[in-house]
Amino acid sequence: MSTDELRRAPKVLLHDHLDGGLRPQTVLDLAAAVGYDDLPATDAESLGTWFRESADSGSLPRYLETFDHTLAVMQTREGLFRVASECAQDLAADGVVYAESRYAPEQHLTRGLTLEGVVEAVNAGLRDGEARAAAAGHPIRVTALLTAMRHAAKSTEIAELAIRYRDDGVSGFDIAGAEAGYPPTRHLDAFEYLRRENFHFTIHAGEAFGLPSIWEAIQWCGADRLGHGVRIVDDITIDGSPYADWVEGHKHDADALTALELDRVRLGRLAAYVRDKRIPLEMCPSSNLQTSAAPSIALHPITLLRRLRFRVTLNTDNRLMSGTTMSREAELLRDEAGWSLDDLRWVTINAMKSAFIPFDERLALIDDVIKPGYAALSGGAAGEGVSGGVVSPA
Ligand SMILES: O=c1[nH]cnc2c1ncn2[C@@H]1O[C@H](CO)[C@@H](O)[C@H]1O
Ligand SMILES: [Zn+2]
Repeated sequence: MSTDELRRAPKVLLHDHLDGGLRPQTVLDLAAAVGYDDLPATDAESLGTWFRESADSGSLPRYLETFDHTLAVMQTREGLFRVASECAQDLAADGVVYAESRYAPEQHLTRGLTLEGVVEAVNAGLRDGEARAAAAGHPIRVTALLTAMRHAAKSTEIAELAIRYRDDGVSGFDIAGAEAGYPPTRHLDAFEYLRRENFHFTIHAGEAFGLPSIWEAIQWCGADRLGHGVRIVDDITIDGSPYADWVEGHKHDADALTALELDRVRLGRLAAYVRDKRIPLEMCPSSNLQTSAAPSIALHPITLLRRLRFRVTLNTDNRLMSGTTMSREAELLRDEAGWSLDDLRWVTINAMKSAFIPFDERLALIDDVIKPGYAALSGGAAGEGVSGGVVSPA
């Protein structure tokens, strides 16, 4: 698959932080407009580099410190509107046809906005971005997920806010922030409330902390999807050894994962449950390298989990901090892990099936946009396994 095909291929993005996806120039413009003068650089190129390099810290808490600067310029209606509009436009230009954009309303209150004011500014910006993208020939639909910060105590309030806007642009709920020391069960009241309301939520789990976090997110909290979930490989063995040990021994073998015979792989009870129940994993390869949740693109668990047919999806997490796009993530997997257009099509359909909008709307996007889009790219034969990739044609 050529880089141009990757860009044109319809893509679906379930895990993208609104406050992690600003254009560097927009950070500069908005900082000037509100008089924020603590930015670490004065031109767009150096600022973009600063975000990428600072986020390369190897630890999630330090990675998260970079958000102080984006949050500082997202405290007004104008700032939120512009960031949301540009988010929709940038994703559409990259070939994304459906996206869920998440942010934590509680982090946007320092200049007098109310929680409702924040949600309405973002919604208006997303609608503006969708209209502009459609006019530019790249239709996209974007819904919002409201995030509560796991170290804070506002999750019930944010869950109620999400319910208030469930028919107005908000499709789900999430918790994010530092994982170690803040188990998802701290927010059980919020999750129980959302379940009583028949609403949808995902939980960042299994990124900086392992299996207990994933287990709690699913079995105690009832998460519909897992944000990252990469550490599910801690419950997978190869020839009887933990996945991590096997990876350690294959660090220099770029083809190790694609060549691995799957009958050497065993799933533990939790990994089997996640696969059996088709629990979607929102995987973000570049972000995971930056926080040390995965060793390399070649050995990122996404390729093994895709081969084992977990409900894997491909995502960007924070485009600014990782200097990435959906096409870029796909390109990395093509170059370093042997992915094909057929693999990209498969994760795209997985993501669309796992989205938080109603079933009939998901189906319409799959049948009317995604399948025809891939068929056009591969001369009508997409889906027949023609292009090989990490799962051999069946
Ligand atoms: O990969 C991640 N793991 C955990 N939390 C994250 C990640 N990326 C961003 N945020 C957190 O989510 C907030 C709302 O969007 C961001 O402000 C950031 O603190
Ligand atoms: Zn995230």
